[in-house]
Amino acid sequence: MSEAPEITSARRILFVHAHPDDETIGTGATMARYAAAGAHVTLVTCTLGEEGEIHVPALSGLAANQADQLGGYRIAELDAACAALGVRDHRFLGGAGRFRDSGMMGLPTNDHPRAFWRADLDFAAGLLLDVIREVRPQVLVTYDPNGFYGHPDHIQAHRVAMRAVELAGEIAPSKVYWTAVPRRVIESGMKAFAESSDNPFAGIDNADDLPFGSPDEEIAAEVDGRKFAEAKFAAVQAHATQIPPTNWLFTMAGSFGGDFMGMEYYRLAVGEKGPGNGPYGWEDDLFAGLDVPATAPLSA
Ligand SMILES: CC(=O)N[C@H]1[C@@H](O[C@@H]2[C@H](O)[C@H](O)[C@@H](O)[C@H](O)[C@H]2O)O[C@H](CO)[C@@H](O)[C@@H]1O
Ligand SMILES: [Zn+2]
Repeated sequence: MSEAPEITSARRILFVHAHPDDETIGTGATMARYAAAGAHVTLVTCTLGEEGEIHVPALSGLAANQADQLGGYRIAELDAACAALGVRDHRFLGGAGRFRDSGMMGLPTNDHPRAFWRADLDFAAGLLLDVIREVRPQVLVTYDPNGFYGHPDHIQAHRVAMRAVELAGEIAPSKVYWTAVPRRVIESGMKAFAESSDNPFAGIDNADDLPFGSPDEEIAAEVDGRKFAEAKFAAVQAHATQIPPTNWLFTMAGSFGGDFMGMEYYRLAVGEKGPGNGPYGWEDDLFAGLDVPATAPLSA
């Protein structure tokens, strides 16, 4: 992790994620696209991911119930993923190690004294507000109230981000988005893998049975990052302890390539939807409707 770079771009976008790997899985192509376009992309990750699984056998001793070093190792994985995405401004909320990965909902790890799930909301939101004051992003991206799939750290990241936006007042971002997947994207994946032995949707009969997925009409933006699908794939590979080659992400990437890895979707939680396309007027740019020139330097 290096010092945050000087802010010289007119366009500034802030991503708030729970663990190292979420930035890539949910928003990697979007981050790479805006970084390549010269926007200032800031990533805030709320925990180090200490309670994660370890899919690299040689590193199994780093597990939380053994050497408890996985969090430190995932800092390096995240650095490599950010490098692949072209993201230079990456921070941990309150500094590396401030909040600990809470583990899956209902586990005793939720009660760890530093578990992010237990963090005081206004205190944690105040730490994120410090970043908002410094960066002054026009756009913020985080999860929906369910944390996209119900993980306590994702739910808490949503709550902290939305509270920070509330506390920010006049310097709050003009637009706040929540990550999303259109249900029809899930359904097309289910159809494609129905006969596959590698079916990531095995045992799931209906897209509605998944803890995520939104009706098309609830989607506000479809960001086409297919030119950055390879960068996202490299960033996925950087998170090797979390995402093994057998993971559904690789299965989907192998079958759909950039059409899957490069297309990312968002719901608009705060602000006005800008000009869009298609039957639901989906934006293709998260800055749509904002008077912030795409490549103008900060001084403009
Ligand atoms: C994408 C994400 O949020 N990953 C989290 C999540 O990981 C899950 C966890 O290890 C669970 O035990 C597995 O069955 C599941 O497949 C994983 O996605 O939770 C971890 C612990 O909080 C977290 O470290 C990881 O980043
Ligand atoms: Zn996560």
